[in-house]
Amino acid sequence: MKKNLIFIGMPAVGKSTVGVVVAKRLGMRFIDTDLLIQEQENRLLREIIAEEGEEGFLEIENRVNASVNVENSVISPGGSVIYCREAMEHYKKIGTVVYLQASYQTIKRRIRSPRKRGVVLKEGQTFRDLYNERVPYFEKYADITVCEDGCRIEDTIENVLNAVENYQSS
Ligand SMILES: Nc1ncnc2c1ncn2[C@@H]1O[C@H](COP(=O)(O)OP(=O)(O)O)[C@@H](O)[C@H]1O
Ligand SMILES: O=C(O)C1=C[C@@H](OP(=O)(O)O)[C@@H](O)[C@H](O)C1
Ligand SMILES: [Mg+2]
Repeated sequence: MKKNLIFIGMPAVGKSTVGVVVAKRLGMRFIDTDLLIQEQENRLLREIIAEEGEEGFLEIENRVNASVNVENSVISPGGSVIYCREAMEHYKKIGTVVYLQASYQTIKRRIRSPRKRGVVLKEGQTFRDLYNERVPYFEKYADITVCEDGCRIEDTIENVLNAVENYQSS
């Protein structure tokens, strides 16, 4: 039985799009926990954030991610999951955490308007502040880091597959 793989990283780094292809290549299941949150709450993510605020959203995100009980699965949570302590401790127990890393410039180019995309930003916080705040969390939780600057999505997928194979055989 293969251990789960859990993707972490900034929004738009590719956790969902890379995750599903990696799952297919490795014969694993794929779970995007943003979709689980929407199903369980019967609301869209942006509605939850608007109605519950940043703290309320993180509580829901923590609860849903901490109760994912699966094997042989690739799991792609939302970018803010790294603030959810219980969820991250759970993920460290049930799988290998892969940090998809990209520079601020790469991410900013992909996300023109972070607020419209539903990124969890505090009052007055810039996207640059958010990037700097999150990097230490990503680094703390990562078992594997894959850098995607200058890569096409196909390269990122190959780099992830190679990094996972090396990690698991070491
Ligand atoms: N090298 C790359 N690696 C991953 N995604 C890329 C890359 N280049 C462009 N993209 C695009 O970036 C977007 C990532 O979106 P998504 O998978 O929803 O990210 P996340 O789930 O991390 O928020 C997709 O539209 C994808 O096609
Ligand atoms: O990083 C964030 O603050 C968020 C990222 C989103 O997921 P993706 O990372 O898959 O875009 C989603 O969970 C929510 O809108 C908040
Ligand atoms: Mg996603």
